[in-house]
Amino acid sequence: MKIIDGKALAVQMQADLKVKVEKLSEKGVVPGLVVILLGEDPASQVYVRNKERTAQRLGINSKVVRLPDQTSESELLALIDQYNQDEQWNGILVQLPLPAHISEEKVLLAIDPKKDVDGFHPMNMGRLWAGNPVMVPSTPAGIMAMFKHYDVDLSGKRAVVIGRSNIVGKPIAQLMMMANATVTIAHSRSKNLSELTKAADILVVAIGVAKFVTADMVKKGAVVIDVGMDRDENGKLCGDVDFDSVKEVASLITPVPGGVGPMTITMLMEQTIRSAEMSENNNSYSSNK
Ligand SMILES: Nc1nc(=O)c2c([nH]1)NC[C@@H]1CN(c3ccc(C(=O)N[C@@H](CCC(=O)O)C(=O)O)cc3)C=[N+]21
Repeated sequence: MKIIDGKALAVQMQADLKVKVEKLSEKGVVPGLVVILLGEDPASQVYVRNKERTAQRLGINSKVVRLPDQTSESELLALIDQYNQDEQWNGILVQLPLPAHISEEKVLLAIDPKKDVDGFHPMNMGRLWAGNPVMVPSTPAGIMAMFKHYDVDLSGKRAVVIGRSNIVGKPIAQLMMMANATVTIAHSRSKNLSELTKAADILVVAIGVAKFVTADMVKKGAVVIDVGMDRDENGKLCGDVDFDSVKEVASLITPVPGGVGPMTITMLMEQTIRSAEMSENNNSYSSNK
């Protein structure tokens, strides 16, 4: 068993990104990321602070707009429109989840697809599924970067994703399919889940249930990617995978923390830089593949 060190890979990739930002800044193009956060959810506060700190370290202009939980949908939409128009900000991210009175769909549709560094706009989701991705959600992008760095060849392999969210499950399935894996998406209604997961050469888990995947569900030698950010019975941060037991079965496994999370932030920075590059090239908005 080998542990995938997402933190170390993130640090390494961020060093390259910092150089990129310096070069762009010399040309007068300073990437700018605005993060909009509604409410006081403590986990969201941590993630947003991490994003802000990383952006600043790389020389990316960054701004966090903190708004009360009760902010109306129309106020939020007006704010997004304001940043759509403002050339100083080439990346706009609205932290999810949103309060229940706000339509996530309306908000994601309102963000200019060119500035949609999360890749959650239907235009960017559609382009991903069409096989011509432009903006790719950062968690799946980070997982693909891990596969590349650790020489995980997906071609012809059986990949199983547990979780069908728009932000992780669906896009990682498509990215692995584009890398020629045979992909199965399992979810809370799947029957005989263990039967599916035991056949997986690659297992990606993104469900938000602490230590859900146990060693008996995993094939010997599988690569296991844990997207969970959960709390265990003692309130300690853990993932969707029971790391201590599954690590004895897997050939490669990501820890929580220090696995997928730092890569997510890194890929968000990369997308922000790419979106700044596109804005420099006459607003070209085209596939990166
Ligand atoms: N519009 C939007 N875009 C997102 O990308 C987005 C979002 N909304 N909502 C919430 C999820 C979650 N997410 C994380 C990012 C980094 C860590 C991260 O850095 N984790 C650290 C530990 C952090 C800690 O100590 O709690 C680690 O795994 O090592 C975790 C989770 C981004 N998300």
